[in-house]
Amino acid sequence: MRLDPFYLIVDSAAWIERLVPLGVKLVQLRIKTMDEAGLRTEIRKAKALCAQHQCQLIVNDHWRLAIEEGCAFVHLGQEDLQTADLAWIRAAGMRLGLSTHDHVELETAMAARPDYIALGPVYPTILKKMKWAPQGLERISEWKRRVAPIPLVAIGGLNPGRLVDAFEAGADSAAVVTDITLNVDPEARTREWIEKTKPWR
Ligand SMILES: Cc1ncc(COP(=O)(O)OP(=O)(O)O)c(N)n1
Ligand SMILES: Cc1nc(C(=O)O)sc1CCOP(=O)(O)O
Ligand SMILES: [Mg+2]
Repeated sequence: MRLDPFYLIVDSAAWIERLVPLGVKLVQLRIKTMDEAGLRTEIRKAKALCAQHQCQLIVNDHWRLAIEEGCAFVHLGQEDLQTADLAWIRAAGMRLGLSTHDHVELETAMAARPDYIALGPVYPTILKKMKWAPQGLERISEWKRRVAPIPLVAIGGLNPGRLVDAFEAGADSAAVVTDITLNVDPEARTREWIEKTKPWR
């Protein structure tokens, strides 16, 4: 499976409506606090928007709702994995991306036979508090050697100036939140990401 090299992560369907039409081909809906009815509405809207723009939607965390809403791809972390029903997810025909932050997590993730592995935080991130130090570029190369041919997603503190290093180290896709959502001009920054990731598309 191939992933687009630009992997946008946002926390609402409104962001998807705003940025996906610019040419984003891979987006994660990552909503951390919302009631079930609200989540369902957001997933439904995100799915419709992504279908309209031929963009691959990945739903973070909420795998039951994603299945119920007919989505095709979920992203889970190691804590999510402890309660997720992988057999059910697979039986529903869904693809699965998994987070990893250290060797033990990588072993656990590989055993689940995911469709991609994410490694983070490559650089310091301001989005959430993390117990892992920044992984650095050499860790990307090591992960690539360990996971290939499964695609590797780099995440954490990425920006256009860091992309070449991340891809040359072995990342197949670069995931981003705040460099775009907190940018003074998210649309212009999205276009910049699309342009800068072109050589790896
Ligand atoms: C592409 C990608 N990589 C890592 C994560 C983090 O997932 P997780 O560890 O479950 O943490 P939360 O995002 O759920 O807070 C991700 N969402 N996407
Ligand atoms: C959601 C998330 N997961 C990470 C991990 O390492 O698993 S880092 C991260 C935050 C990414 O946001 P930004 O691009 O703003 O740094
Ligand atoms: Mg999670």
